[in-house]
Amino acid sequence: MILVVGANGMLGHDLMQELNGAVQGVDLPDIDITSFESVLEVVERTKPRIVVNAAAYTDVDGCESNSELAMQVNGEGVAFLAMASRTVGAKLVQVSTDYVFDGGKGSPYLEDDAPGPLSVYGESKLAGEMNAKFNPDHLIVRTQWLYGVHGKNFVETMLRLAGEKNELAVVVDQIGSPTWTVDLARAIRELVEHDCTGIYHAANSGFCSWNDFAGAIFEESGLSIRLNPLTTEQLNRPARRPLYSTLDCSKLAADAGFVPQPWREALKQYLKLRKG
Ligand SMILES: NC(=O)C1=CN([C@@H]2O[C@H](COP(=O)(O)OP(=O)(O)OC[C@H]3O[C@@H](n4cnc5c(N)ncnc54)[C@H](OP(=O)(O)O)[C@@H]3O)[C@@H](O)[C@H]2O)C=CC1
Ligand SMILES: Cc1cn([C@H]2C[C@H](O)[C@@H](COP(=O)(O)OP(=O)(O)O[C@H]3O[C@@H](C)C(=O)[C@@H](O)[C@H]3O)O2)c(=O)[nH]c1=O
Repeated sequence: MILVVGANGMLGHDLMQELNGAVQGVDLPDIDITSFESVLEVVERTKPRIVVNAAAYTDVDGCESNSELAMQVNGEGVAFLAMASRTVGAKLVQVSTDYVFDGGKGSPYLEDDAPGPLSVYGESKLAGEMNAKFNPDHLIVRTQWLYGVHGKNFVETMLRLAGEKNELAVVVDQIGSPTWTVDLARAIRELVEHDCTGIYHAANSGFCSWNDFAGAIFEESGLSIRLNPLTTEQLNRPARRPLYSTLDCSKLAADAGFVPQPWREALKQYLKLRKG
């Protein structure tokens, strides 16, 4: 049995659909990963073969003012999951982020590039990666710019704002790969089925700026809205974000035979699906 922790979240929902075989989901309040007692109780009772952790504190700006909670959920919580999964002989799959990098490399990041988080969120997720290693049988999957039908995300924000405003300003100087949670869930399924361990990058292929992504969302939805350029400096959000954080996913292709589709194709499928 595969236990998905954080099953009510955006990725968690799609993992429940996409993973093969027996899958069980758990989330707050039935598990609180900041409590070792809670984690151990659930893991010992359910005795999974694999634990996939999709639970996290994902409010990037919120993490800046709640750094203790960020470290508890994204850092310490993973240590508890690693220890508990190890106790029952299960593998731990931990989901991580491009925000562990500083964005200064200028070409796609490889799995063994040096991390250098710029934000509390990034630091806490890096702590989570390190803590996952308390279980020697671990798989860390770094991804980025997620959107999916079961959570708050940039696509939904843009569609909502398009209904409220005539023009929008979106950053042009942050580059990455928008990734559909369904494609990520499929990548995780393949990695698990190929018994991969260690760190892997998984994101839809190609890259763009958030501004390009917003433009594509409006174009594919047939919406006309004036889209203005903005720099990260002008935006002035509480958390610093990497300027270039595209992930090189060739290890995923080589070891699990999975090549995620281009981001724009994924976006089209998502928009079609959400319309019902
Ligand atoms: N969203 C993105 O763009 C990206 C996300 N990631 C990573 O992917 C993973 C999934 O992200 P996403 O689906 O967006 O996350 P969501 O925020 O949609 O879901 C996270 C889930 O974890 C639950 N949770 C929070 N705290 C705890 C806790 N203490 N114990 C148990 N469950 C808890 C949340 O419950 P509740 O809602 O009740 O708080 C929620 O159901 C995370 O590891 C994230 O860091 C990586 C790159 C990009
Ligand atoms: C709503 C809005 C956002 N932006 C900018 C802010 C930010 O730089 C970028 C995206 O905004 P968001 O708040 O959706 O993005 P953000 O929360 O930074 O997204 C990140 O989430 C975490 C969980 C991750 O792990 C990352 O991979 C990444 O997906 O767009 C604008 O420029 N204009 C706008 O109107």
